[in-house]
Amino acid sequence: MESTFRTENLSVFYGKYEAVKNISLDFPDQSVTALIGPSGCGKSTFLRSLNRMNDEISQATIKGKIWIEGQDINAPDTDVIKLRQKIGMVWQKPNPFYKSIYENIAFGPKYHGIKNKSMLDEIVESSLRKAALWDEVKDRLKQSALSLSGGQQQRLCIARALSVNPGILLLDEPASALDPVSTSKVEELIIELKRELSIVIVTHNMQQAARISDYTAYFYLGTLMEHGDTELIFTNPVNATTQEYISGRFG
Ligand SMILES: Nc1ncnc2c1ncn2[C@@H]1O[C@H](COP(=O)(O)OP(=O)(O)OP(=O)(O)O)[C@@H](O)[C@H]1O
Repeated sequence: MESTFRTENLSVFYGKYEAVKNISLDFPDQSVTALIGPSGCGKSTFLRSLNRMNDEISQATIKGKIWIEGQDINAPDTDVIKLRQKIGMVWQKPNPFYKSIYENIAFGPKYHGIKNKSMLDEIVESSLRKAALWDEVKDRLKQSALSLSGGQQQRLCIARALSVNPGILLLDEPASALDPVSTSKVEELIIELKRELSIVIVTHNMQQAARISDYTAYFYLGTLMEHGDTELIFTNPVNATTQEYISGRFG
């Protein structure tokens, strides 16, 4: 069965330069797909195109299709704000708003029209619980989000993405700026969240990809060299360059 979220012959260009070349990939529900590959091979470009973040880059154009629930996300009538509600994104560096912990989470739901205070309270609590942060912050919701540690800020950003109930979460190296304890919290969180979501994560950390992902896609020079079950890719890759990359012999 085809996944509800997939790319079909997707290419992404910066001007004439083709950074992502003709990639067809599907992202099954309730699973984690890791995008791996050497620096500059197009992982982030590909990831950003999945919720149209490349729209912000004037020279970026795409060819091919990205489908979600039978809709072409680049169709002219797509509401990009609603699209990003369905497909949340968390970046490498935590980027909380200069607002309180509570307001960071309530911002999205308010933007989408929820005004009722008790409803907002509920969303704030459930999002922070899902992001495994509630117990650490429940007594300081009015404090600035910037008073949190880096690892807490990253889980706050994940909670913020979850507050609008996305079905898909895109993570661009979400733990690369974190210490090992915070990294393992974020990894546990990803494994927990996939019960409800489809997650796509860019990571340079091979152990992390092996630990948390169900599927792995190996990118090289803008092309998809190999894609399949993480266990198979890590134990018996078909491609010699995949083998070299995951064993640390290049990249
Ligand atoms: N805004 C941009 N304008 C022009 N070229 C870009 C832009 N962003 C990325 N590129 C180029 O596109 C190619 C792919 O970059 P991208 O950041 O997607 O790779 P990556 O695999 O995510 O790399 P890394 O692992 O280092 O983050 C690179 O050659 C890069 O220089």
